Amino acid sequence: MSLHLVDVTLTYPDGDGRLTALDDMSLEVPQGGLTAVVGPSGSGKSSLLAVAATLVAPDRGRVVVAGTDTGTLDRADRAALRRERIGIVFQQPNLLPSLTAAEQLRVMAHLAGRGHGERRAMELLDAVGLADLARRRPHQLSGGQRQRVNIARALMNDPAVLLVDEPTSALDHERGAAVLDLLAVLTRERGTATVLVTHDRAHLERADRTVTVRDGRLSAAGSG
Ligand SMILES: Nc1ncnc2c1ncn2[C@@H]1O[C@H](COP(=O)(O)OP(=O)(O)OP(=O)(O)O)[C@@H](O)[C@H]1O
Repeated sequence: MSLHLVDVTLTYPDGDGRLTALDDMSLEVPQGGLTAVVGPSGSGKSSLLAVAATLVAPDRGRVVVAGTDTGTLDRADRAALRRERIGIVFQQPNLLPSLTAAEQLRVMAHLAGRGHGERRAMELLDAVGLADLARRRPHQLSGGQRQRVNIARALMNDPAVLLVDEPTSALDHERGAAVLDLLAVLTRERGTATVLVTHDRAHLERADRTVTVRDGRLSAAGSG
């Protein structure tokens, strides 16, 4: 089990009190499987991703990534775990404008102290169908291509956990579907425990499992 949330509660300050964003939530995300998370606006989906990414510490409960209870780590070790074991794909690719596609990926290897990563960057760009565009900069790529670079970048350090937030919100239906197909294939091939937050019900058929968040609780689970 690469990602395991155990009895996680997360609250935010809210006036004089606290707002409960995640309410005693537990979730196991198996390796090599795509778990889709759906739910109404404000139900806690982004909070779930933020906690799983170790960007926000829960008030209570445990977040276990690749066998490590992240609550036991100090700040530096948690940052290292995030860099090396967790891949994050946000809605907007946030690529660096001056770098080529290959360089966007190689920066990740560099940050993790893994050398130049030249071969791996090319292998991943090939896996996402962009081998021929490795030397292009973001403005020379389409929205769908930029999102593919984003996904390849998230996989650069061979993460155990892949966290994906609305990856197709900036794409038309066809390009969005292609990105989802790619995520499903990469999840299986690379054995990541993938969590996909989505508003688009059409994406659910590609998921191995769908869970619904309502008021910070998981209210349903089933097969995709
Ligand atoms: N930084 C914050 N400070 C205070 N309250 C927050 C913060 N972030 C989220 N919330 C609140 O926590 C609850 C859960 O929000 P969250 O963003 O996780 O929901 P969501 O399901 O991702 O929503 P959406 O689909 O609109 O992105 C909401 O009531 C939201 O207003």
